[in-house]
Amino acid sequence: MGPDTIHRYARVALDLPASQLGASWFDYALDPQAQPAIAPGSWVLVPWGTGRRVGLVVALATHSDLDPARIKTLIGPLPDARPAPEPWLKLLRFAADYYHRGLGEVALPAVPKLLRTPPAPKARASVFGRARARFGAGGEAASPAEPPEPPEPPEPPAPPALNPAQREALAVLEASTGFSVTLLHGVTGSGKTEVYLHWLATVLARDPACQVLLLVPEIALTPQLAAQVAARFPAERPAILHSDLPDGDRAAHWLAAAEGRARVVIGTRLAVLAPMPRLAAIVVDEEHDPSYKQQEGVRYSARDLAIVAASQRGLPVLLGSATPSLESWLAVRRGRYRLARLPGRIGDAALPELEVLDLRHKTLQHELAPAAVAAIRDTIARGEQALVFINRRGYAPVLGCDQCGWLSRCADCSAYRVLHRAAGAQRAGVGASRGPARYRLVCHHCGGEQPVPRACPECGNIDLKGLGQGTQRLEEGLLELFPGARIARLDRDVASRRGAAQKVLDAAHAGEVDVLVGTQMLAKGHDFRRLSLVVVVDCDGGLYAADYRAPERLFATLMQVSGRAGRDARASRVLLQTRFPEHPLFAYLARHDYDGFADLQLAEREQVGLPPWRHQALLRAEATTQAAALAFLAQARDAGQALLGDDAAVTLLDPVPMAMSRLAGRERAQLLIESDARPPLHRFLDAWLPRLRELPGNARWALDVDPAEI
Ligand SMILES: Nc1ncnc2c1ncn2[C@@H]1O[C@H](COP(=O)(O)OP(=O)(O)OP(=O)(O)O)[C@@H](O)[C@H]1O
Ligand SMILES: [Zn+2]
Repeated sequence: MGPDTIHRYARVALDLPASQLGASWFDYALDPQAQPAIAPGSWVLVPWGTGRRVGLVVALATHSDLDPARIKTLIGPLPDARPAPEPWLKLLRFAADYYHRGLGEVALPAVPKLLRTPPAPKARASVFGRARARFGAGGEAASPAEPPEPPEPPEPPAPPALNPAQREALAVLEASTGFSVTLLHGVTGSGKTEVYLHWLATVLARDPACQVLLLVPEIALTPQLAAQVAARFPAERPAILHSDLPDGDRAAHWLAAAEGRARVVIGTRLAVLAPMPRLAAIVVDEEHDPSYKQQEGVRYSARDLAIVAASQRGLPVLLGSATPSLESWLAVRRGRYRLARLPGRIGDAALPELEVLDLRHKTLQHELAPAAVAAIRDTIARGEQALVFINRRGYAPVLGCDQCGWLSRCADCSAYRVLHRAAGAQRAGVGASRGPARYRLVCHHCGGEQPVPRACPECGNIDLKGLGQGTQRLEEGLLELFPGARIARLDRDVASRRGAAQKVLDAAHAGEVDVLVGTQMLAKGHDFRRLSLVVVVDCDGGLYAADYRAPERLFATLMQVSGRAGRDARASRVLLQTRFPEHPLFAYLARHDYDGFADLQLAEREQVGLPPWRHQALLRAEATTQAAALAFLAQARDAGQALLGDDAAVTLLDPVPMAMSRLAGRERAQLLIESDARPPLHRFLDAWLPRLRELPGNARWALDVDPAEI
């Protein structure tokens, strides 16, 4: 029995796709000398192929099922790394189980690249040492990569006195001990951020060592919040976590969070997977936002994992939104979440007046109805700001030939390539000559690019036309309509240059912009003070879409973008352009009636058995032909049906091509799995996945639990 107490093997999680390998860790032999230093949570170096990898020890074992001859010896601990905190490992285990992935697949992508790259054998200084010095030493504050703070911090240094609704919300939060979920449902501009800050102040004051986590849906929202936090908690240097930081900053900030040195951590969805040893409270701002769901690799929901982390650690979590997700709304109705409400805007500000502009039988200018053009003109004349919202970036969504009907389809996707004005090209101005070299066709799905053809590839017609409007073309159109007006655009193309998005936002806050044109990036969270008009160019995309969540998404987006108007007590208007003015969604929107809309949606979904009433998982498959993808899924369904027998707790639907059936040259199909409850669904998935690995054919597949897009 003696040797039994000696752990000869370490089970090491690596960043490898476990679902296809069928293994979620790899056994390595331990050198007995190294043993005391290595325990679950240790970061280690292991041999892999001809190189080395960084892994996370998840357990020690006395024996391995592998052939001893094939087991390699662990190289040793990762120099200078401190062990991962146990509560984090617990969250990783949950996520790996729940999303049916390997622990390493969950854990390692969450670690900054610099820290999970094996150091060169002769490296002098450790990256950990450098990262530690960089955060906290203050040396990095001057780094040009650090997002600059807005020139006028939106917060005065002394916190404003809370209004009665805010005080009540705070009381609900402060009354909670241990695990609780509170949904803060506050209309746009109702001062939710102020409630977060007051609450976090009390949490931070209670325990000088504790940490708090603030999640935001969008990278562009982190600088604004960081500036507010810095103004409110001058002693705290917030750690910022998102995917657009330079590697050195990312390592420094992540390590400060992971080692408990940063007490306030602000980040996008990936921040929920940062190890925070002394976490005491979590805020999820705009909790309904679809970008909390990761759409590749391990498809986790950061909002859901935030709640799991809170429940595992016995902490309170606050979900804030003007348009809560239906999942959260139902949880409130069932008494699982508490509800705090901020029903009105701060101060004297009223919610904007919403008007639906019927586009039918109207002569449009650059896709703007006459009333919209007039409203923008008046707004500029009053010295106020207008926001023109359009959810399509680029110049025009498609290039077409009106002689033969040719359209710029992507060769590799079931989508059109979008006409883009090349970066750096001068604005052409409508009617100005536009040489083809200044434009490109770009697929927004696979990234495929090509020059604009000089003539129609089908019929030789040289007069190809961009059809419809994108942000670039609308910007041009606005310049033409309002010469002399200061017009600024913000979309992902602008934001792809580091610091560029912040520059536009700063200019808008400083009053140097008359008309903002942009996408989603402008819709969320920003507190523009002089903005009194919002025009939504096209509401119709989501009205009759196939995805059952489309109306919920559209309602949230329209409410968010409307919410940018009139935040400082000016009378404000929102103009919604549509060809379906009678759609019921607009009536709820015009009354600012989230409750009514949410209740209606919930009732409809209950009737047809959709989430949040039922639970779903989606098996996606891709292959070189649609037939092969569907055939794989048909086999998968048969194997699943055989496991289920006449157990009706889980339903397998028919395999179907995905809405976007072709992506980057691969054909894609999906199989939906539904259940009234989670436990039978997950029991089924556990039994099913090993069978899937044995199926013949060379389809690639992946499971998506709680899919956000169908
Ligand atoms: N109690 C208060 N007294 C005075 N001003 C306040 C108070 N609370 C918040 N404010 C200010 O009101 C404005 C709107 O608040 P905030 O941005 O927090 O709203 P919000 O609910 O988060 O809005 P949205 O959901 O649209 O992002 C901010 O400028 C904020 O500083
Ligand atoms: Zn494509």
